[in-house]
Amino acid sequence: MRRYLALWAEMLRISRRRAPAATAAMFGVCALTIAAAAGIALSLRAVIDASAHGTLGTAVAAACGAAVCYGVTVTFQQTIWDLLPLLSDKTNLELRPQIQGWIAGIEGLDHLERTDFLDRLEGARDNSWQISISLWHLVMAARSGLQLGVTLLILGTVSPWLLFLLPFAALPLWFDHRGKQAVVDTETATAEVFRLQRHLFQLGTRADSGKDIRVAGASEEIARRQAAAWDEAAHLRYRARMRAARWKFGGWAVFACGFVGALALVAYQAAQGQGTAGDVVMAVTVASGLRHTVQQSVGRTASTLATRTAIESYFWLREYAAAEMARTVGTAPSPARLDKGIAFEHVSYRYPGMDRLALDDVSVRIPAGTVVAIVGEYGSGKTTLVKLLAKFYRPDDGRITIDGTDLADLDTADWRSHISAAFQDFGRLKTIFAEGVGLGDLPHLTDRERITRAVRDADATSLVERLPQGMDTQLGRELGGVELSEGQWQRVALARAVMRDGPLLFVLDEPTASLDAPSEHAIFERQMERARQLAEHTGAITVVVSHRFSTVTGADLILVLDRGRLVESGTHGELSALDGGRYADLYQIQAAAYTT
Ligand SMILES: Nc1ncnc2c1ncn2[C@@H]1O[C@H](COP(=O)(O)OP(=O)(O)OP(=O)(O)O)[C@@H](O)[C@H]1O
Repeated sequence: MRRYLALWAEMLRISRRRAPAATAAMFGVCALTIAAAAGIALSLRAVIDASAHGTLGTAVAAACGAAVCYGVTVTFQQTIWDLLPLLSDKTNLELRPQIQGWIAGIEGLDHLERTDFLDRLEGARDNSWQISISLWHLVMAARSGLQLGVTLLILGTVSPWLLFLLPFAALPLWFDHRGKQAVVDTETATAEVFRLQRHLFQLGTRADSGKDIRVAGASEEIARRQAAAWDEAAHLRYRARMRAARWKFGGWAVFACGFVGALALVAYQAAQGQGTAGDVVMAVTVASGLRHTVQQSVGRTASTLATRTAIESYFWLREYAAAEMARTVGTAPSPARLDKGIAFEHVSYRYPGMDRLALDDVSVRIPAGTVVAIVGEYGSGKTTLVKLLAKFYRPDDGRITIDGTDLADLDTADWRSHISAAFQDFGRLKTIFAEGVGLGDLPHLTDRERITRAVRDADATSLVERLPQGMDTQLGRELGGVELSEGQWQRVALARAVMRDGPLLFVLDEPTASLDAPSEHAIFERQMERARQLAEHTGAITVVVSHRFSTVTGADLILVLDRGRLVESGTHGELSALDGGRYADLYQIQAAAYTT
């Protein structure tokens, strides 16, 4: 509970800092509407009693008071709902960057890839608005609670028996709940049929799937099935809603009985001289709103509790990020150039929750200035090896050294600033083209000369020439820009990857998977040239991951992975000569496929 209170207090501080007037207005309006609701009832009683006693002045003054209170209630009730999203947006302005900072600040990738973490991560990331609005749900719950207290107090002054109206006001909520639950249960039970009809609807109405359906002449059959599924789901849902309406009606009937009883009691008291006509009017006014007030109190409390999952995810992420950052021990600077190279010493790694090792006891020395190719079948561990080099994961066993220093001891941000990398699952940055490339080297974000060179190195010059505003073209159709093909996006990612000058490690993890064979060949030629220049300049190591063996024959060292184990290593000539070797076999298979 203390964590929750601390979080709400922090959100209140943010709100007061970012929107002091609106925050004060929110609390002021809440207090004012509670007082105004009580004011209406008390003023009405005064009007009736003063009229009965013939004190006209008091009656007029009380009537004016009632009118003012009513005006305040009507006006400011709406203000509360206008302020609510505004204030929660203001809090979110700090909360969202905080969450984003934690997610981005964690060195590894576990939090983004482990399924048991993902739910909580998404809970915090995608529902930050729920966290920021929870404070205001709490304030609303407190306001409704206070309002309920004032209502009961007023009723109690007329007669303590009137307090028995509370259960009559609360019971219908349970009736309501039963009805709503019936609707939710039916929606859950029919969710599959409902999804099916939606899927069939999209299948029959969208351009991408519509073409082959039309050619097959199956449109009518799809429409018939969609209508049947829709009928089935809609019929059951209609029946559930009717049931809910009956429960609701039953609830109102219970409240009506209590209300009639309460009125009869107050009227009886007045007739006996134990109360005034004003008491009767006041009791009617307050009691008629009681059910709504109880509903508000319960509803707001439920809304506050409903944000619990998002808040728990937020706490989890905060603690996880803090623990991960505390675990980050590497502080050593990266070398300015590589002399000895990179060594894997009995490196093993298993993804959390997986049975088998993704890398199994890998040992290899990669001399400085070499181009090393990693080959192997799907899932053999190629990308994992590269990810370990980028410090996305830490080896479970063994170690990786960079010029003799354990990679774990290197400052991660500093080491990454010495890497250039193009990954197979590249980012599509929907921004101005030049920026999408320049972001590969932040200090040179606007350096057009450098960007032009990177574009040329990624063989993307003709792509830029075809863009309506060249380098200044906005990318991404949903942002009013130009949409690129998969291969074109990959060229942008590659250009981004070659922005950095003088990296120590240059990673090309299937950087041409979306390109045609001639483009791939041209890009590899260019990148190999770049790799040689980097090798001379900083002793950089270039790591190429590829499925197409023909692209890696020129590498200085080829590593062959099989189910996480390093099974062969050597040059193309050495490995091809190995009779019955894995590389030789796979190379032969691929070569045969291209020549037949
Ligand atoms: N995030 C992850 N969580 C769990 N297991 C993973 C994850 N990423 C990869 N793996 C598993 O680890 C093994 C090695 O995967 P990796 O991506 O390194 O192979 P790869 O050789 O690069 O494959 P591909 O050629 O398909 O890119 C595979 O069995 C894969 O299923």
